[in-house]
Amino acid sequence: MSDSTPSILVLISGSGSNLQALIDASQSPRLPGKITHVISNKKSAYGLTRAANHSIPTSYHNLVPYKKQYSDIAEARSVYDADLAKLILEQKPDMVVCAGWMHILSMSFLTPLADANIPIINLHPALPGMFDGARAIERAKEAFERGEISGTGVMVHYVIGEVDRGEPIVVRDVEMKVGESLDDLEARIHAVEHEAIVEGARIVLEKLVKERAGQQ
Ligand SMILES: Nc1nc2c(c(=O)[nH]1)N[C@@H](CN(C=O)c1ccc(C(=O)N[C@@H](CCC(=O)O)C(=O)O)cc1)CN2
Ligand SMILES: NCC(=O)N[C@@H]1O[C@H](COP(=O)([O-])[O-])[C@@H](O)[C@H]1O
Repeated sequence: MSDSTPSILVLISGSGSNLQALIDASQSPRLPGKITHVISNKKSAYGLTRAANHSIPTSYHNLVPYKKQYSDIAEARSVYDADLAKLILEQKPDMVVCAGWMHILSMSFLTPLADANIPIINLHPALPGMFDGARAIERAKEAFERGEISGTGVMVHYVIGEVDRGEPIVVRDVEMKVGESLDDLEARIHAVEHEAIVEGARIVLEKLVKERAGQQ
């Protein structure tokens, strides 16, 4: 950790509204950390523009070249993940936040970061144990319309090998409304996400600071 402010590396794949929430919070007492690097696996991710607008260094790490080099997709992903870990370890962040990062990370990534004691957290637009994976909001709406659930939520959790099954750090319930459009539900969920991701990052940073103070 830097002498003064903990460093946060953010992984994105899209618009970056959650990244923006982290950037804004980092410029206030709400988040005692600095966003020091943003990595996207999609070149067109608007989150890269958001980072550049705040002079935050960015990298683009794409899977396609690996798929061309390795015929076996599992091997391509493993090498991709290992190279992503090397890229991040060069930056030596204090933590990594997956903010709309739409790539499942293998142990080729998770193990090197765990060995370096760098926690990884993820924002997921569902409650623990519900709708793991992609398209969680749509799937929750469909389940609500089938009468299978009465509400949904948002969580921030530690990232482990099993997708979206890491220990929850922040859990927020979101009411579901009969007849509400997907766009309106997504808008309400995004608003909750933007608060939850900042709270989750803050909790982890404060834990890190306490642990490292105790080691001194
Ligand atoms: N090992 C882990 N990796 C990731 C986790 C995790 O908990 N453990 N969280 C995800 C984020 N996420 C949900 O919160 C998620 C994102 C994407 C997918 C997925 O199916 N990805 C596909 C590609 C989809 C696409 O390109 O649109 C894939 O990786 O093949 C599932 C869950 C981040 N990673
Ligand atoms: N499984 C992960 C997942 O679905 N993440 C979702 O991606 C979006 C990213 O938006 P953003 O790029 O504007 O932050 C968010 O809605 C987030 O819940």
